[in-house]
Amino acid sequence: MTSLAEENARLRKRIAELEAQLGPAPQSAKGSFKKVDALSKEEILRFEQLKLRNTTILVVGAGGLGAPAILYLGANGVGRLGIADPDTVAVNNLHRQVIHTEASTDTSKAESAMRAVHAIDSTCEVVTYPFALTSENALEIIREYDIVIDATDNIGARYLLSDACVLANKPLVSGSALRMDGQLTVYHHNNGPCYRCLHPVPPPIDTVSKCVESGVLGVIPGVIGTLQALEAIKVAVGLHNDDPSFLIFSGLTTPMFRTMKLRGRKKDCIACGDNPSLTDLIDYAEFCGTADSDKSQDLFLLAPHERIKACEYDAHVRQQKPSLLLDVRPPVQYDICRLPESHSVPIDEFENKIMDIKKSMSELDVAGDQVFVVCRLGNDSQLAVRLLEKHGIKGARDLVGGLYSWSMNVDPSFPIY
Ligand SMILES: Nc1ncnc2c1ncn2[C@@H]1O[C@H](COP(=O)(O)OP(=O)(O)OP(=O)(O)O)[C@@H](O)[C@H]1O
Ligand SMILES: [Zn+2]
Repeated sequence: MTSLAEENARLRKRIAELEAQLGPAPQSAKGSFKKVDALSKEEILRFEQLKLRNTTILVVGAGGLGAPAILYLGANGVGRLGIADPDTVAVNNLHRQVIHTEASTDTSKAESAMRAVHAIDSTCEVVTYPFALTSENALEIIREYDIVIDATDNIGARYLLSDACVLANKPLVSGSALRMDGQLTVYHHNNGPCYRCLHPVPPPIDTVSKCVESGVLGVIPGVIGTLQALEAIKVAVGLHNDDPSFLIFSGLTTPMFRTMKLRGRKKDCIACGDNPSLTDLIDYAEFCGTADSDKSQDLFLLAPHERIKACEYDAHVRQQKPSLLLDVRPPVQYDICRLPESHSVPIDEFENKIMDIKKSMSELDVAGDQVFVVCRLGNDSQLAVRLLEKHGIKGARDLVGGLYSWSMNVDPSFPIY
């Protein structure tokens, strides 16, 4: 017979073995709860991801700014991503609209952007709008989203999206990029201003610079578009609580970023003020004095008879008729590629060079109607024809569609950029 002490010892050993098999005893839920002052990093990540997953974001424009914004938002698990763009992909878009590929040339930018997002995350819900947001459809579409990103390239769209976001009460993450510079602002958020608070009236049409004419280095919209995605994510997860500000980026200065504090919403703003008079969307092309996209924002200064098509100019030169061709692009572009026999007279210095132009005309023995002007796309060249006229050189014509049209219609080996 075992003694009581031996039996006790055997039972303790057995209990220890069984406890070891079970692992540590669960503590009561009540006892384990501890209040925390802050979430752990992992918890923050998880909760923020959850908030982002529950957020819907609309990106208007799938070009230079939209490309990185869409890629990052798609890759970061936003709940639903709307992509609006009426345009199709062109080869000369690819250097800055990095969401598109050669294979998507001539297809819808919105659809091409969706394919790129799905290549990263096939589960991301993407809704495409392969048409422009206009006064007719913008409110209805914007109401479906929590946050809107303005990645368009024209002043009419800026007012349209700002007004629509005020009316639908959505924050608007607005970006722009031109040449080596960019800007970024979050409008209509945390009692901050709307676009109209800062710009009650649009700038005169001839001061509105466009990417196509002024050019933009591909990386610049890349920087701003990426920051737009960041700002949208911060708004989505509740980390965008700073005072309203305006970020200015310049690729050429040190430091590259500067921030200006903005005043809050203007009490007398017609859109977001205390007594708004703007209660519906308006005709923005008329309001801004522009067409609603920079493709159709050609200045159309000249009548058709004051212009010449690329193929007509080609025929003129082939007949060896006397002519003087002025190329008004910046010298850096002229150095890269130019038409034979062209003379570089950059538009910025054009009026200072009138005497030189007159001298060349007399040397070559050409009359006013044998002077031709070319630029990249046919906007600055129209301006130059007007300046020639102002200085007494009548009958000059510019090449419709510029060197782009030359490449498309006359000489496919001429580089498009
Ligand atoms: N109202 C609008 N709704 C939706 N998309 C718009 C609207 N206005 C402009 N966009 C789009 O915004 C994008 C802006 O892209 P970006 O600034 O890179 O210029 P782009 O027009 O593609 O350049 P390029 O004229 O050289 O082809 C364009 O794809 C344009 O179609
Ligand atoms: Zn306002």
